[in-house]
Amino acid sequence: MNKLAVEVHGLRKKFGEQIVLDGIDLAVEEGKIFALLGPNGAGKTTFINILSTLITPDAGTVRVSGYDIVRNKEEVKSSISLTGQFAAVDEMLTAEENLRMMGRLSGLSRKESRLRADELIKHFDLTNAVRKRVKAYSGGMRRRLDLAVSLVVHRPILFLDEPTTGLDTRSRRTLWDMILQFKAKGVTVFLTTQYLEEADQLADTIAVISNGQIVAQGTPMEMKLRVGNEVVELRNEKDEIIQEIPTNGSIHEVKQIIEEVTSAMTESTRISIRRPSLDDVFLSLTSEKGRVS
Ligand SMILES: Nc1ncnc2c1ncn2[C@@H]1O[C@H](COP(=O)(O)OP(=O)(O)OP(=O)(O)O)[C@@H](O)[C@H]1O
Repeated sequence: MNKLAVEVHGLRKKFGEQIVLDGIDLAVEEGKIFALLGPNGAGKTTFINILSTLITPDAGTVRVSGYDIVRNKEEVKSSISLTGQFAAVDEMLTAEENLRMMGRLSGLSRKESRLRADELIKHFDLTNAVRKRVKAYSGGMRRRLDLAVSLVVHRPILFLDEPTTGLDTRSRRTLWDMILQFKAKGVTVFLTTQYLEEADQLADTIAVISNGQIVAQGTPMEMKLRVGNEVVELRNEKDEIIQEIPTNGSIHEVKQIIEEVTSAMTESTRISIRRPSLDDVFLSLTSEKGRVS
């Protein structure tokens, strides 16, 4: 196993009487993409705010890049980049000015800041807006700039809180590509999302959080297998399911199933093989009675 970028034991956090994180344990290996998946209000932002030292936990230990988030705050902060749901940019400046300023504040030279700003403006499709003040931006442009600002400096760990919420499909794909490029450079990415497809496309490991607890954890494939194997579906001419037969999905087994059922079927019977989707997993894990937050 690689070194751990994030290590969490027994993490708890309450706001007043409300228990938001209720004993979380998890580990993220260096260089991997980890997705924390959960419905609204499940505690994802609270979790990421604790990992990035913005909030102090009530109990448990959390190490980021090997540093304790309570005792070694400064070391943690210099190991991470954070994109929150509402990142801070100066509304009176243009995208270019914001990006260059962030570069200078983070210790890049004037030239490096300019080059980095140009690169991010291109990547995030902000070229047309480059000389407009941020206060005149649309929601989507603003969101892309927020992300670009948090990516000015390369750090070993990147925290992204719902990075693609509010983005159109094209910007979302651009961001996914960038996240994969970060991974290729050895960066660890810890993201939260409500989008199953996003977790499925990007993550090496997914953890589902519900009611303040991690209710399942594994690779996207392991998560799908939790809800069972593939299913052979037989439908009649009205597209109604007439039979569902579980299978391991191998050609051999599917052929055997077809041979067994063929004689009982009519000319109009249709066959399809369905994989369990992450939607099936998510719903089965978060809709258990009393667990939905
Ligand atoms: N500072 C705070 N004071 C009181 N309650 C809070 C505070 N921050 C979060 N909460 C509550 O904690 C719960 C979890 O919130 P959190 O923002 O962590 O969830 P989330 O999974 O990120 O949801 P979303 O996807 O809606 O952002 C919510 O019920 C929220 O109202």
